[in-house]
Amino acid sequence: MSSFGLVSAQTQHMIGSMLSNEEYVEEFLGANRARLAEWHGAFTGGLGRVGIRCLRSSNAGLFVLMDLRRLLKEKIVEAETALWQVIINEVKLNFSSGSSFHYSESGWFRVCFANMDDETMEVALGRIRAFVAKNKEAMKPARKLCVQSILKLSFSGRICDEFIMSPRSPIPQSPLVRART
Ligand SMILES: C[S@@+](CC[C@H](N)C(=O)[O-])C[C@H]1O[C@@H](n2cnc3c(N)ncnc32)[C@H](O)[C@@H]1O
Repeated sequence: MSSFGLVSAQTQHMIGSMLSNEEYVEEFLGANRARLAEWHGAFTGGLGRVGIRCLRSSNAGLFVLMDLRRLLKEKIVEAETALWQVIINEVKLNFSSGSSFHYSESGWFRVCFANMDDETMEVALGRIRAFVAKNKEAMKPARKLCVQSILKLSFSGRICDEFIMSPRSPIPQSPLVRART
């Protein structure tokens, strides 16, 4: 809510009242959890149908880590950044490249599925489908692809805050793109 400005006193008061109502909060959290699970299933299912897998070792959260390693020309950060630029400029989807979170392996992209409504998700999946169709050869299943074992996150305490609070993008500002067509 505070992305673009300070939250007004009236809004803070209203949210405060809502959060003081335990019955409401419990109901809200339950509904929210169920909707997140539903969106996660719909999004990862849609990706799965076009041969894109996501890291499966988490069981909660707002994001998935999408495996686009096969679309890299080389397994290096520069190739990941080049792919990220194609995705944002041509496919018009705002994913975050793994290198901006210090992932140790190139080719992983973080996608937020929590803030998409059904229509937006359909549009996003449609664009991904079209993109994959254009890159059919690269997306052919590899003989043996191990999605789970290779990714390793490592960061020191010093960069922990930066890692969590301020994902560093390869370009200074990611445009906020809302999928429409
Ligand atoms: C860091 S932003 C993601 C921005 C951008 N789309 C990205 O992928 O980098 C996280 C989004 O998740 C939404 N969000 C946070 N908690 C949520 C929750 N419990 N349920 C649904 N959406 C939530 C926020 O409103 C925000 O839009």
